[in-house]
Amino acid sequence: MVEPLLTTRGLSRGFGALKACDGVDIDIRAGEIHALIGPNGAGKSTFVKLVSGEIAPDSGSIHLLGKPVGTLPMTARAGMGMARSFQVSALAPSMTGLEHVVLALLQHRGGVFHFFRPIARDTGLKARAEEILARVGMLDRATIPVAGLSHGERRQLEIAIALALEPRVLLLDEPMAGMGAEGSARLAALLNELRGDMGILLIEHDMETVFALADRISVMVGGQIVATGNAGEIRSNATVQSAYLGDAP
Ligand SMILES: Nc1ncnc2c1ncn2[C@@H]1O[C@H](COP(=O)(O)OP(=O)(O)OP(=O)(O)O)[C@@H](O)[C@H]1O
Repeated sequence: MVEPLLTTRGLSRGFGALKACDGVDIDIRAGEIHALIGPNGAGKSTFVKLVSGEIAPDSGSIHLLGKPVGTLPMTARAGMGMARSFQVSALAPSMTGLEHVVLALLQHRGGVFHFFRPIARDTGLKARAEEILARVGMLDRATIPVAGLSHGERRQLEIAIALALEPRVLLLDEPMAGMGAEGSARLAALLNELRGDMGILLIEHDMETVFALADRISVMVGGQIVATGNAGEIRSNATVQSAYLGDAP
């Protein structure tokens, strides 16, 4: 069997007496969208924070492309092939989308700034940044400062920045939150296309989107994974039905 891109085993983290993440085993395989669903407070965001390195686990392991990530910081994990859209949500209002993506490319390539040559005139970098912006449907908005972009466009830009890191594993914590129907549909189409190049962990509350997009779904309740399977298996799982799903599609 092909080794998963990302593996967690027994991943745990408490806050005081609360076990927010309690022995979580999840695999993200190449080419899959793996959705993580569960009620509010189930521990989904805590799991993403543990995997991305924003917070440290109390116990358990994380392997990325077969290598233990241990206590490596977020930047080192990014260098190993992990990107998280949420980690870059601090967009600079006065900078354009193009500038953000160029900077992310420079960061990824370990580039240095040439003070005597504006980076936007580096044609190779600019062309690559435009290619990425086109992929997320933002090329025609590339030169508008972030302050002038809609919420949905900012989320698209965050994904473009994540893609500049050429991730093998992409972690998306509620990427569709606050987006209108059109923006959500566009983003769903993008994720559908991206899965061919990477493994995607998707936290999403909209069950219609999850069941339409995900190859596999893990259900988290009270910090624990209570079921993992494809859409049909999750829909018909009795534990999931009673613990969370109710009569969702
Ligand atoms: N820094 C923290 N300090 C204390 N408790 C925390 C902290 N972060 C999360 N928690 C608690 O851990 C539990 C899991 O929270 P988490 O945000 O991971 O859930 P979630 O599944 O992402 O929820 P939601 O769907 O509402 O975003 C919650 O009870 C939350 O209050």
